[in-house]
Amino acid sequence: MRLHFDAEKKLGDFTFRAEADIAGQRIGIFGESGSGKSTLAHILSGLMRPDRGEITLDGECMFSSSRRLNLAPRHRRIGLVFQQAMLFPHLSVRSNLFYGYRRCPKALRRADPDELISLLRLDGLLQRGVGNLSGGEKQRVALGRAMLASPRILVMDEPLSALDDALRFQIIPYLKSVSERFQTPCIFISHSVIEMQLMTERILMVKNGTITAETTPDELARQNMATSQRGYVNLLRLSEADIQGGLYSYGWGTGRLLISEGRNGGPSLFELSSRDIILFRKNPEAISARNMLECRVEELFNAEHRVGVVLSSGGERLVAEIVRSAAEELSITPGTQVFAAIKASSFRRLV
Ligand SMILES: Nc1ncnc2c1ncn2[C@@H]1O[C@H](COP(=O)(O)OP(=O)(O)OP(=O)(O)O)[C@@H](O)[C@H]1O
Repeated sequence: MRLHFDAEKKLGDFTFRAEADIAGQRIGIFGESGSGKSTLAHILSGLMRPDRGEITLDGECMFSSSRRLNLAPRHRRIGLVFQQAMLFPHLSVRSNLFYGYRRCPKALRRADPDELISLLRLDGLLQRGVGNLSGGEKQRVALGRAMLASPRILVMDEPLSALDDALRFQIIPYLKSVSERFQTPCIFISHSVIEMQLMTERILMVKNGTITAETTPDELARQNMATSQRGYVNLLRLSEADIQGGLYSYGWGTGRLLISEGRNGGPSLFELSSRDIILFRKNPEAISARNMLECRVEELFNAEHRVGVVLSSGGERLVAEIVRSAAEELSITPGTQVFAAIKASSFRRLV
């Protein structure tokens, strides 16, 4: 998708005025509450008319104040998924799913309903009313309904914020696999850095009603390191654990990681804060932390008074965080070999 966006809208005391030219398959819109993210989504999808501007999606003009053009939402073919699933309460899951599909001209239909239903694991729910579905099931139906209307892009406005953590991280793979399988680019709106890391490849930063920068998920996580209690959040996808002395042992880099709350069987996603990694220049040998990883320092980066240390081992990567004086005392520079100590209990399993 290639999006050119230049729009202005006054809403009471709030003025939204933003300009961006961005390309990618999974674009994030990131900003704090009230910054204007939903305004951007509404303007893009045609639900809100800007006071002036130009919006072009893949070369097609959606809105132009100078040309007096304002394509109606149904002609823009932008699928929307919101924080609340907003399903039709009087219709079954099946009828909700097929609502947009039936209205979409046959030549434009892209998603195969059976495949989508199976991908979203909705097979067993089709005859149910939507009133008694769980929050996660509702969001899966909302996603299926949006996709079956064969949108050219999917805009997801905080689709996970009403869900608890466990559900949030279960739904993310669905969001990703559906947009990848049916080659539908998506715009993902959130104020969560971790969701940006998991869902997006390029990010527009929104602040006080304007787009202030374009960045990457990793750069956002780096900037966030100094201000967030969790520091830089490392995300590790690990699979096939062995049990060793009551701990789960996973292959990672050139060695193994021992983790308290692992899982047998399929892959798991873990988070590890940069603040839970202690660096040593020499192997301290007898310590209680269960993990002592020999790593190479690839890069250092500054985030206010903290220093991020990018570590590598056998093609894997972790970011540790130390204060500037520690980096100087330990003479940590790119190329240095270090030992990283991590407690088995510092890893948090997300899925
Ligand atoms: N119709 C309106 N009239 C007046 N002000 C409005 C209107 N709609 C939105 N606003 C204001 O515009 C600002 C941006 O709102 P918007 O919903 O785009 O923010 P957001 O970044 O999506 O926030 P959140 O993450 O909380 O959903 C807010 O200050 C909001 O109060």
